[in-house]
Amino acid sequence: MADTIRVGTRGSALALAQSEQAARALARAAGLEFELVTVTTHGDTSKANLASMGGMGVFATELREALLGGEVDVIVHSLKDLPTAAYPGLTIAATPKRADARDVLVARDGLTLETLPEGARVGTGSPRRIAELKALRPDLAVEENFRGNIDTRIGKVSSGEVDAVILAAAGVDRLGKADAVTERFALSDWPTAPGQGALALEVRADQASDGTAFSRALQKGLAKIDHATTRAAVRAERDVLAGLEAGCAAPVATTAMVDDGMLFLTATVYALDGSRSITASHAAVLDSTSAADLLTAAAEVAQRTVAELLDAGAKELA
Ligand SMILES: NCc1[nH]cc(CCC(=O)O)c1CC(=O)O
Repeated sequence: MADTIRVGTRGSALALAQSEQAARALARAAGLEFELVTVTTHGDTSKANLASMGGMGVFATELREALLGGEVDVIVHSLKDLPTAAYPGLTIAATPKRADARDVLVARDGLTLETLPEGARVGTGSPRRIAELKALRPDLAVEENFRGNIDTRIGKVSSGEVDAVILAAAGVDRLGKADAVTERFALSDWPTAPGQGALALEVRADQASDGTAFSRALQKGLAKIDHATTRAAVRAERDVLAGLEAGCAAPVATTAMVDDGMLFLTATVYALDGSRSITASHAAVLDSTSAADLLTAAAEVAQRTVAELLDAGAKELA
């Protein structure tokens, strides 16, 4: 049916919840219907350690192949799981307004990072979260081999397997699990992953020019749900990641935002054991709030930030 947008998604509860939300907004903006098409990815079925599978990119590749193969018209990613390199033949056509970019603690008995007792077991497999935890609370016992979807991880607190877990606020909120949260970390104390909380809608690059009424409506819908300041903020954050990727194996946290005519970016690189970190913070006055000026400022601010981090020895931190 040419008036139905086929939206490709991973099959986890979180992916389905966020894809449905994005698909609904897109369909309304485009004046079309939508259906969700679940694509099972290797990252969903394997119990192996993520790093050993080549990182979070495993989640994206099979979705992208389904898009290139014409099985679906658009795919929805969590932007923080998407490698920074562009994928041949595809383009990110929309980044809707970002959700809460913070990390949260889900702990037994209402505990917070400050009140967790010495030696408490905290589950997280993310190198960034491990480094941040070790920096702030070196006395805690970090369970580093910790995976599973959000429900599973929260369940390990209820069952007493761990005392606490650290999760993305956006994921917990989208699944309606905000009641389990015992603390939301301030981004200034606990910055998070590049792109966290944001979604990316990807389409085939040649669809924009194929001229059919369906493609024109789809393009119009994508442009309508794109959020210019989100796009600029995640561009700045992901440019830092890309700029460091070449020469830095250490975990990276970034926070960018557009506020009152300025674009701000702060980035921190951590030693894996949390013993050291390097932070750089830069900003630009925006010439206008046009999408083009926002993206130019984002790229320029990221470039200055990367240069400062590398100058300060970020390459030697891992
Ligand atoms: N690492 C997995 C992942 N990828 C995206 C989210 C949800 C938050 C988001 O969209 O950024 C999560 C869960 C988490 O980190 O706790």
